[in-house]
Amino acid sequence: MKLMVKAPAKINLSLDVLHKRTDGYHEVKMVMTTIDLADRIELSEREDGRIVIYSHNRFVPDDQRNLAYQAAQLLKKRCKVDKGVNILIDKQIPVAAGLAGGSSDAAATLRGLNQLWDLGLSLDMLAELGAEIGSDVSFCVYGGTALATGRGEVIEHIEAPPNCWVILAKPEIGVSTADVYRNLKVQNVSHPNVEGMIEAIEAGNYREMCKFVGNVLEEVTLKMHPEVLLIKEQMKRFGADAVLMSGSGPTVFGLVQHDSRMHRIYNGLRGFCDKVYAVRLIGERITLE
Ligand SMILES: C[C@](O)(CO)[C@H](O)COP(=O)(O)OP(=O)(O)OC[C@H]1O[C@@H](n2ccc(N)nc2=O)[C@H](O)[C@@H]1O
Ligand SMILES: Nc1ncnc2c1ncn2[C@@H]1O[C@H](COP(=O)(O)OP(=O)(O)OP(=O)(O)O)[C@@H](O)[C@H]1O
Repeated sequence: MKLMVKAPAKINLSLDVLHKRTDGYHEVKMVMTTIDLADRIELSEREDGRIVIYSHNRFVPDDQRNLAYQAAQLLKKRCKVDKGVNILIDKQIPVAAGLAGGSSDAAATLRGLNQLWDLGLSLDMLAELGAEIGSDVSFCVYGGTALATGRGEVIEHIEAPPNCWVILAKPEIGVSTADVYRNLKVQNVSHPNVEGMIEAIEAGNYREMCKFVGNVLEEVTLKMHPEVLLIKEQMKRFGADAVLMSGSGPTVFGLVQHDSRMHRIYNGLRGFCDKVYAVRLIGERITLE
């Protein structure tokens, strides 16, 4: 049997860090939402019990380091599954970009294998397992829009944001999330208004939502990679209503509502950046098949 699963990318509309925890992780408070840029994962059963990863992208590991591999391994162990799986990853989300590509592949693999291996687990159970793989995986199991707290794995669903275009621009660098958190000086950050962002979204107020975007990790990545600031400035100049770096970066996103403005920004940034996309917010949660 074969199964196709979509693994959408996320952006962080607001990202605050409260303090460093004793386990080495940081306590976060962030608003995340899924966007219409997705990897496609094809799962097919293997009778020999092995997990085999296929991908055409040279930056995607094809062994235990792959988060989709870890997802399959975890399910196999916890649910005592003898079967194996071929995992074909059609990579559309840029790698190490701050868009949770690997985490979403892991989440999609959990959802897909739950169906392929007929395990009968709920999304909540899959999200709990996902947290063992990475902090962003729990959110990616559900998708949609949520307030994420803890180290990112405590999820409270909120309304879908008002619809708009999201223009993504990624410079030709990858960023290590661990390095960015390590270089963050928590005591010096100016905290974004996460509650303001949630209220704006719940009220369906696009202008207010644009006003409240903020990410404490931005300053850290900007210091390491000044080209991210150039992209931010370009996006603002071309007329985006809000501009922010997603997650630990380096991808910058801009929000706009009008098609004409979206085209202007998209065309203005192409050629200037490694990768540019114009996609819609998805906002709605994923349901089990
Ligand atoms: C930047 C974000 O993508 C925003 O959504 C997430 O906070 C990071 O999520 P992620 O990539 O799934 O992170 P993980 O794979 O769990 O952790 C990678 C590394 O980032 C650091 N890390 C991550 C999450 C967190 N709340 N505090 C941390 O300090 C830790 O050093 C960890 O070793
Ligand atoms: N399925 C996968 N797809 C992409 N990268 C993966 C995958 N599995 C493991 N990796 C490894 O994870 C690293 C980070 O890649 P990923 O694209 O998930 O970063 P990211 O978008 O910045 O994540 P996040 O936003 O959750 O911090 C890559 O350099 C790669 O070595």
